[in-house]
Amino acid sequence: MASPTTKNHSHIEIDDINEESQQITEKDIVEKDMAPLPGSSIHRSSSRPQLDVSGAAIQGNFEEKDPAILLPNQTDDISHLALDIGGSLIKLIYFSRHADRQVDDGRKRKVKERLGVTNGSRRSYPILGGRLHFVKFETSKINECLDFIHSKQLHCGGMDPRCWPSDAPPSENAVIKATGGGAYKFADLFKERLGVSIEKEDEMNCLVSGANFLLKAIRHEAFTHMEGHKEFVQIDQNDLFPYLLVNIGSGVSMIKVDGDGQFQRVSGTNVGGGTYWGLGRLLTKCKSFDELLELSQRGDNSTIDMLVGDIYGGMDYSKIGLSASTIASSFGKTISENKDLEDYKPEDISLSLLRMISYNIGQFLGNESLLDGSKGDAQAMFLRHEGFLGALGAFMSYEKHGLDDLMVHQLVERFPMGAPYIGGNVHGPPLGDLNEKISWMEKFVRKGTEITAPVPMAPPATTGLGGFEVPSSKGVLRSDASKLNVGVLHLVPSLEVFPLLADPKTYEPNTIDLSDHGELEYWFTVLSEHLSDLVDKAVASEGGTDDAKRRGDAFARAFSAHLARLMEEPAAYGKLGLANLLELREECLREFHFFDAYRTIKQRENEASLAVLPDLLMELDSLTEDMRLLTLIEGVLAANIFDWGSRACVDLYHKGTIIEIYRMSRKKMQRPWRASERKNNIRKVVDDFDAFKERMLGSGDRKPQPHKRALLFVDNSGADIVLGMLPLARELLRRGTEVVLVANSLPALNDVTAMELPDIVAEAAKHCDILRGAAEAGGLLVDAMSNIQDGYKENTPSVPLMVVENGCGSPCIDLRQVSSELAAAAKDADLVILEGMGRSLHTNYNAKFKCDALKLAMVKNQRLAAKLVKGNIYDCVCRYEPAS
Ligand SMILES: CC(C)(COP(=O)(O)O)[C@@H](O)C(=O)NCCC(=O)O
Ligand SMILES: [Mn+2]
Repeated sequence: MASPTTKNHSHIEIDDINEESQQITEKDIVEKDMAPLPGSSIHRSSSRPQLDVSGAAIQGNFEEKDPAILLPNQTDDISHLALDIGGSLIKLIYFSRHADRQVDDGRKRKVKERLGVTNGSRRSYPILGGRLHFVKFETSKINECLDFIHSKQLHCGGMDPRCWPSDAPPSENAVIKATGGGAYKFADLFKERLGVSIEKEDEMNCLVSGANFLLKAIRHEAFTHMEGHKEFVQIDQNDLFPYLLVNIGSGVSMIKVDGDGQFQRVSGTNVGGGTYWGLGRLLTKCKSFDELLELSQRGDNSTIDMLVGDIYGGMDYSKIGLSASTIASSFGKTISENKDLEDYKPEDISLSLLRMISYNIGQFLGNESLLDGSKGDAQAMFLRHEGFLGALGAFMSYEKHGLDDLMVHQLVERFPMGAPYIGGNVHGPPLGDLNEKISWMEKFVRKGTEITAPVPMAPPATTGLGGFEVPSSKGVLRSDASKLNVGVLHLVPSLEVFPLLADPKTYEPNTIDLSDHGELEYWFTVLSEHLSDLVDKAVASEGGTDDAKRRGDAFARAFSAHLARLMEEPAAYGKLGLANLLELREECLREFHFFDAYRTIKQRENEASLAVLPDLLMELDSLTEDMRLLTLIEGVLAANIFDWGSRACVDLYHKGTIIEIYRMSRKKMQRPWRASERKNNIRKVVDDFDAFKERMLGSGDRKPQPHKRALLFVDNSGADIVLGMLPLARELLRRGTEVVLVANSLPALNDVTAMELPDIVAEAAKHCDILRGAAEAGGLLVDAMSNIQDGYKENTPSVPLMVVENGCGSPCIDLRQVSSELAAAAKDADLVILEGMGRSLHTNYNAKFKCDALKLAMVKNQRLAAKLVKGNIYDCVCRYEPAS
């Protein structure tokens, strides 16, 4: 593949004309789930949307969940809707203000004070935290589009979801930005139906600014086709220009883009999507573009096209590199046959026509880019959001939308239910709440792999649910499986790149390459097999009620649907890694309101482990320094066995109590760390303990400086944190190293969260002076501190133990997108310890850091053990790499 940084790459943008008509159902109801910001005082007017956050302040009690944000200088509303109204499709982009479920607890405040986390440089945060939604309608169904806008009150221009739906009609001056011919054609209709004026934006301007935004802000926006599959291209944002933007609409335009707002149309051809549709309609009597395209998939063009083999008696013309199957002349075969139009199959005609036109465009582009001076190294790339460039550009044309400032690491694309069905012809008004969403799914989505054939639904009038039509394409959900899904773009201005990554540009979080089909199939099977257990846990965590069962069922359907979709088209949601799959599962649980499926299990295991902690600490304290360090590391590895995401481990839990399993696991530990039943010796030992020990304890008379600050990326609850990581933290603290426990922001499997840690630490501190002193110094024992006399506080040890959240809710971690508090904590850190399979094996196994790094995990999966360490399940990894 040519270097992604090659100049003059061509981005091919396929406009509405040659797209399938796509689904419109807006199923992302999440903004309704989010607690609105109470009490912010925003004067609503409807002139040009602007957002003035100067003087923004938290109003009221800081302790309160979701405190109100006061914008004293905000006089205008931020608009959140833009349209591209083409001849065949309407693309709509809207922004939903999204109040994060922020909990500004004591821990957070202390951490912010201590680490100096401010929002100062992020002028838009948290105001602009929100979501961009991408929706499509057929232009012929413009009324559905208007209903959609109306039902979501998108035309009212308010940024405050509390006011949606609003009874207040938009004021006379309300405007919506729109591009495309329909912006002219339907201006009166918008005024009449919604009371808003359309402000027309230049189409080409919009295309270019939309493309520039996508290429700069979305990591894997562009992809190429390589031997039948899609390969995502990482574009260097500093080396983006110039590029050629090819817009295939009714006709084709080629635009040379030299920068933001700098472009010129360099060429074009009148043979484009309109030609295919027009000729196709005349020749096949097809009624829609979709139908024509669908026909082509069943066609055989050799009945119509004259092939090289037809001329050369079935032979290749190898001398000039033409194979027998090369088209010598499109439609050429029809001259010599004495047949009429009716004698040819419409599907064959459609395919011949499609090939004729697409090859022609390809050839034209090839010639043009050659002429343009790229000397043949131009690379054709496609964009995931291909159809939305115009609408995005229109959105960008609002002043102060804040998108210009966003960087790749501040955007997260998510695929709520409905995402697997982009491409289907499901129409209707937005789903109001979770209940409606589940009802919709019960009608449309069958369990498991059958999901590609949805069950037609009764007419809306009889369901009371409103406007869902039967998918039109004869029971097939998508006529083109290789089409890509467009998710909801979450704008999270608080995310940052982990500052200790040695080289963020080359960093790849995932260890296993899922583009290997065997791997993909294996992990899909693992996740599918795990599903019923997970649903049981999730339903139980919500009290096992009928409502919980129904949500559990819907979750299972939704997640199976995602898996089936990704199996069919692994690139459907962008570049796919195991971390994405595991995160998708957690997101899917949250979507169906399972916020912590393993809550009870976590509590039970924490209690059991805390009960034996004093004995463990005593045992550790009786050991020599050398032995203690070894025992501590072994303790971490052994306790990592408590993993409710691993099939093998869960089976184990039936065989004994938590403490029995922990003891058994510790007893089996022997260096080099491996499973005791292993016979042959070909395994790759990943045991860098000696190097780590030397760095910690030195050798001979050399006593090394202790690390200044260690970041401990902790993993599971129970024994893992209590009997593994906390004792290790205690050792570091004892040696004078500040310790920051880095835990998940949101629950994932049985992982411990940053919210849960202070209580666990407080319990552990009851048995240990070192932990107590450090926790007090780190502000973790807020209640305990308030009881302590001031004089005593001054004498407490200064080495603190802190807790920060990592910014994610997954068993893995992508270090390109972490919380601002973690990024702040990292600034003074010189040791990173990553623990657990998700964080140190599935992801980050090959990550290089600017500081010392220790990766500790038990391999709780046979295939991974074989692949990574040529070993067996329950082998352990201790990988130590000094600062690079
Ligand atoms: C989900 C996990 C990464 C969690 O492991 P952890 O990070 O807690 O050590 C791991 O349990 C896993 O990869 N499970 C799937 C494989 C299996 O069931 O064998
Ligand atoms: Mn875990």
